[in-house]
Amino acid sequence: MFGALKRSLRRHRHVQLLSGLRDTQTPWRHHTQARACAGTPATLRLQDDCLVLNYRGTSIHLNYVWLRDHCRSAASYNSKTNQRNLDTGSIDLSIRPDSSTVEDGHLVLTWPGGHVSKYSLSWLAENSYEGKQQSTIQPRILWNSDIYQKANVPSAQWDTFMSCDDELKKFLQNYLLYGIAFVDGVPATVEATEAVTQRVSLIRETTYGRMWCFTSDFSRGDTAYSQLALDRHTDTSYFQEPCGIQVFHCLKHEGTGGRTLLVDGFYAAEKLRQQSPENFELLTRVPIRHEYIEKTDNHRNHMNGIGPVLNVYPWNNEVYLIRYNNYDRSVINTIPHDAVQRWYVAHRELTTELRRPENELWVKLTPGKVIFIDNWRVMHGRDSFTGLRQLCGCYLTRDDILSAARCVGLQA
Ligand SMILES: C[N+](C)(C)CCCC[C@H](N)C(=O)O
Ligand SMILES: O=C(O)CCC(=O)C(=O)O
Ligand SMILES: [Fe+2]
Repeated sequence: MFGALKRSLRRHRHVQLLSGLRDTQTPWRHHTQARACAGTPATLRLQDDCLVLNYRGTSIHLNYVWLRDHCRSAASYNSKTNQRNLDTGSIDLSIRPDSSTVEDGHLVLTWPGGHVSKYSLSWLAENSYEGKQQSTIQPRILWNSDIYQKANVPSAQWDTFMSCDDELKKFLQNYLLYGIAFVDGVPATVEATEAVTQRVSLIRETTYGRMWCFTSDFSRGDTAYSQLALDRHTDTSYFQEPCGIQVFHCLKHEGTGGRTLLVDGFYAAEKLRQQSPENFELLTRVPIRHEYIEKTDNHRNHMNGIGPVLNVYPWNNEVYLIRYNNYDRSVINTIPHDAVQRWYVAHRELTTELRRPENELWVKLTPGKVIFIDNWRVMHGRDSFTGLRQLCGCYLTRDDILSAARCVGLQA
């Protein structure tokens, strides 16, 4: 498992930076001052446009306005609430410190007017662009069916999960690494399913309700409420912010079929990035619309979400969200015809990766087994089925599960 984690981290370290962000540093200008302080490992150099701190083998370039803006003195920053007091709008954009030194592992700057700012060197190293630019925001293990099965990821157990923080932490770690996680032994009721979800995050109420229960009765204008097979997809792609997590619990199935299909979208996206960087890039730039239109006696909805299929962080190109739902994808009228052709080619290549049988993980959900799916990453689908099949579940907010993970010391 850790070999795979290392490989996945290495992959991200090689991720290309966007070219526009790259060349903001000019080589040494005239007027540089060397200020090495005896006994400290750090040296400073004041350039016209920034202060250069050489610390532990790295040249850290710090913009002067940024330095003033990130002053951690009590007047500038409230360390109880972790909020900025300083009005950034009041900083002179051509501000320069009157003096600068390194003392006791701190950079000390005195600004015109006399205000003193002190930054620990390790804080600067950790929070600077050079320190952060290529690091992975969220470490993960990309998987196909074989990788996931060989990893033998354990399910959490209902009793321990509800009472023991360590079990919760292990569950969250697995969820973050793989984008799916299971709790077993849950009573087959909506109430227990609700309780298990509230252990990790807040329920996101949508047009489908808070906790929902569904079966093949066409009570809503959507194929999910039928017995038909559903190809791999992400849900609520028609929201401006698609739901972060999908929870399913099969309370009853008296019939055949109805297995659940899971595919790691990030794995497929990385394959695409390796094979055709230009197609990958296109899918990160072309905005696509998804739509949910429902007009029944009881429900009227018209949702619209616009965004690219692959969403990447602009500073390190890490994929963080996939919108992929061919059922709910709406008319493409956001791009000219020649780009449309190229988009279809790129979309086909991603589809080919998503459809490789070796990337498909099939599981039969049974009463007691609750699955959490990262709806920004892992696609789900199902076999067609016969008989009475009843699922319950809910959507959860992404910010809150990530927050829960950070609060127990995980990187998320
Ligand atoms: C899960 N639940 C049955 C409540 C809703 C299903 C929503 C289905 C929709 N086509 C989508 O992909 O978003
Ligand atoms: O019936 C299922 O297993 C899943 C259906 C589905 O895709 C959904 O409800 O979002
Ligand atoms: Fe779905």
